[in-house]
Amino acid sequence: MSEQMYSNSKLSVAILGAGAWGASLANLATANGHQVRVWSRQGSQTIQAVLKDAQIVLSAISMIGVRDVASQVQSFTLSPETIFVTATKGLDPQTTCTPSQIWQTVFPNHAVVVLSGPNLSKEIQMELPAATVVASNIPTAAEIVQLVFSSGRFRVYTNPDPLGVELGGTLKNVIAIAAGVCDGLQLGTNAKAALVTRGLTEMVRIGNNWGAKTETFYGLSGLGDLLATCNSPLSRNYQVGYQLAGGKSLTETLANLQGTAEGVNTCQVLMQRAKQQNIPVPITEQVYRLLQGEITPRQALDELMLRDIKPEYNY
Ligand SMILES: NC(=O)C1=CN([C@@H]2O[C@H](COP(=O)(O)OP(=O)(O)OC[C@H]3O[C@@H](n4cnc5c(N)ncnc54)[C@H](O)[C@@H]3O)[C@@H](O)[C@H]2O)C=CC1
Ligand SMILES: O=C(CO)COP(=O)(O)O
Repeated sequence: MSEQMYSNSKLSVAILGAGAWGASLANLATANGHQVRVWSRQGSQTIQAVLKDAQIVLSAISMIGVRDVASQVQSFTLSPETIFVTATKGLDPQTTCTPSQIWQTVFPNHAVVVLSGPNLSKEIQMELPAATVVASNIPTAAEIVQLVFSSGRFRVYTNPDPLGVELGGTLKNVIAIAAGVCDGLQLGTNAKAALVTRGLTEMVRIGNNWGAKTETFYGLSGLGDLLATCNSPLSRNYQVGYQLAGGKSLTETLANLQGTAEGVNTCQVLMQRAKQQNIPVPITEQVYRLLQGEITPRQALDELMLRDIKPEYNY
């Protein structure tokens, strides 16, 4: 399959998940003239009907449903050329696998592309300009997906490091919870800058241990997404931290939240992996203890500020 073959053609795109993100991506592909069908568990169309003749299958399912939906898809016949795209930002609690690793395991002979970037869905629904990244080990697959979504209001870059792109979007959710706490406690701009910068260092450290490339974390899917989510009340993860800082319990906060805050689950999985691999994750650890109800937001702050003093980098 070549990019040229696809450049002018209108593709058949199946979108799995009709939440905030699935609906936004469906609108972008529809606006580019592609034939888009959307499946959700609450919808009227069957998954089989939505998958029929699909050239692209994009999953925007919350992490909790990815494994189950991937195995549902496996029971239908797809063309070997069908490209899978994953837009989920989370980690599997059982295996610590990323969503693309799950899709690739279930469909070992298909191209899998990760789509991730600073993409607050409410802004995209308002047709504000945004950029994102599509990453794959198979460059032509990423280029085809780039063509499907690119427009004057959605600029899509390709990238050859799917793991780094996926981890950027996933790990920043934990830091966004901490950023919400920081703003909720009114700790000021200096504190926020320190948190976000040290958060990025933590993301790079975890990513390197996982096998991702450092540079990827300084791009749109890493730093870009970190900045978007740590600075916007539109981010559900940020909102979780902000409300915890205001004294609400996690249960109360999640009950009133619109949509999924993946950082809550990601933080648990990340702590498990960090312990197994012996990776220092001070910010993630304080977010974890806060989410567990073991400490207050103020205690989390003190714990971070009073850690042993050390060099900024171990060159
Ligand atoms: N909303 C946003 O701004 C963005 C969200 N994302 C990511 O996209 C993913 C989805 O996010 P949203 O659309 O915002 O969440 P949402 O809560 O609005 O929608 C989640 C979708 O997943 C489906 N789902 C959940 N559990 C399921 C299960 N067990 N089986 C089948 N389907 C299931 C829901 O029915 C719904 O269609 C998350 O991983 C999120 O981090 C990524 C970029 C932007
Ligand atoms: O990933 C996102 C923006 O890029 C969405 O962030 P939230 O899931 O925190 O709303």
